[in-house]
Amino acid sequence: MTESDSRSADGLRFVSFPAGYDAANPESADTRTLNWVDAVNLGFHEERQTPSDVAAMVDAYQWDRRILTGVYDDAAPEYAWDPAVPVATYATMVNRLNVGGADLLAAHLITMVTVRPTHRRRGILRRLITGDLARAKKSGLALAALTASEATIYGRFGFGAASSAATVQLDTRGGLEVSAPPEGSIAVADGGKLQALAPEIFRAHLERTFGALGRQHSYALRASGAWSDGTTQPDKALRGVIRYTADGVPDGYAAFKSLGWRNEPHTMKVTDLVAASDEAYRELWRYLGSIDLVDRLTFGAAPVADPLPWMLADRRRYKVTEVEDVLWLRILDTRAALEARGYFGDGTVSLEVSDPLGFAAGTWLLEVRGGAGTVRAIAPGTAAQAPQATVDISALGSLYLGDVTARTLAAAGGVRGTPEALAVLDGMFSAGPAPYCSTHF
Ligand SMILES: CC(=O)SCCNC(=O)CCNC(=O)[C@H](O)C(C)(C)COP(=O)(O)OP(=O)(O)OC[C@H]1O[C@@H](n2cnc3c(N)ncnc32)[C@H](O)[C@@H]1OP(=O)(O)O
Repeated sequence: MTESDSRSADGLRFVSFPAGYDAANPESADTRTLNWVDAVNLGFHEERQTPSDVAAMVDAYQWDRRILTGVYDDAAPEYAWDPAVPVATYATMVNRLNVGGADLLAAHLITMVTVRPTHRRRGILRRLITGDLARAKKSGLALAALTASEATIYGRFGFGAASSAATVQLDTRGGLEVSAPPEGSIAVADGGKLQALAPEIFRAHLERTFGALGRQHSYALRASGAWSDGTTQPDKALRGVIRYTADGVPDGYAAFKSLGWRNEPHTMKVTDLVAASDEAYRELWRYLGSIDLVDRLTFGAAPVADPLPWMLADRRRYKVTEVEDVLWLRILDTRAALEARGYFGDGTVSLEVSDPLGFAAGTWLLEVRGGAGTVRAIAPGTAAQAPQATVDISALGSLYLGDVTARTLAAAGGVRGTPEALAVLDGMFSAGPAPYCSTHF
């Protein structure tokens, strides 16, 4: 779907369209896109943007193949904001998730959800998301995903928190000692060239990292300093480095900026760090920890199971200051999602899935052999010989990448099952590497 327009019983118009340029002035976004972005900025308490700023976003949105939806209320009173500015916004795109299987799995991504305070709590989000999830399922997508502004909103629509990332802080006074010997080399990046290289390095990271999600176009622009965080203007403070293997192949990069001399202790904020090998990860941190006149490094997207403290001569220089959920998953097609996943242990389990929206409900027999799963729909009660568990759909979203164990979810009440079933589920889903997703959208 690229364009659609429908009116609901309460007179609201729901319109979906791709971001576009003004036909008469390609330096500017078209009015519909400008108004849509204006509404998003209102919803997230951001500053207004100029037409040329938004034009730069159009390019990125087209690259992402985003579909924007606006909800319009033509019944605006006199003196009110132009009714051409939507009272609610919603955007979607598709990107690929590493679920440990033979192929990356296409996921339906939902973002930029806002409803104007004057129009809240009358079911606009519910109408947007239930219709959208139904269309995504119909188009053959097995999973939907989002990153949530609040943890209380999306469980009711079947999403479960599926992976987390850490904000970390490193004391680098006197330099950071890394135990392993150095390998390969590091060079300061040319910003323009890093913009072209970053997606390639990220693709290699995505292929090897369980739980990683493909990135939208803006990541490379921000990694290179062409865009700053939150604007389409250059970030003059941003610096980058590239790591090369001993054969001279680039396999990692880091982007970072000083928070300035007035900031005590002198802090370098790492804004992005992508490694396509363990060696690249070590060498990028070795470099960052060696920069003179810096007393502290911070990074807001570190893996929770981070090798970094384990590679330091002094692990107490590493502190986790926050851990927060990143990816929320909503399974739309139980069989397709479970068959796409790669598993860490073999076994058989019968799963009864409840789903208030009906997309993924049923009773399924999951058999894993050699790490690959096959799923069969079965009538409830017919697989009594297999260990049995019952999950609600948001718990299945949380279980999917194994970030939380079935035993923990059982203790929390989201999964019910025999001890044997919980043990089989944990052997299959959670016995491997923890998922790591550094993509926010
Ligand atoms: C993926 C992303 O983009 S995350 C960003 C989400 N957006 C924001 O945080 C911006 C500020 N907030 C908003 O714009 C709005 O409050 C929204 C989008 C969160 C909700 O929009 P609304 O149209 O008011 O939601 P709607 O009326 O459809 O409510 C649906 C259900 O969610 C509940 N709900 C809505 N917002 C919240 C919330 N912030 N916290 C808890 N529950 C909520 C409602 O009570 C309702 O529950 P029910 O149907 O079980 O009775």
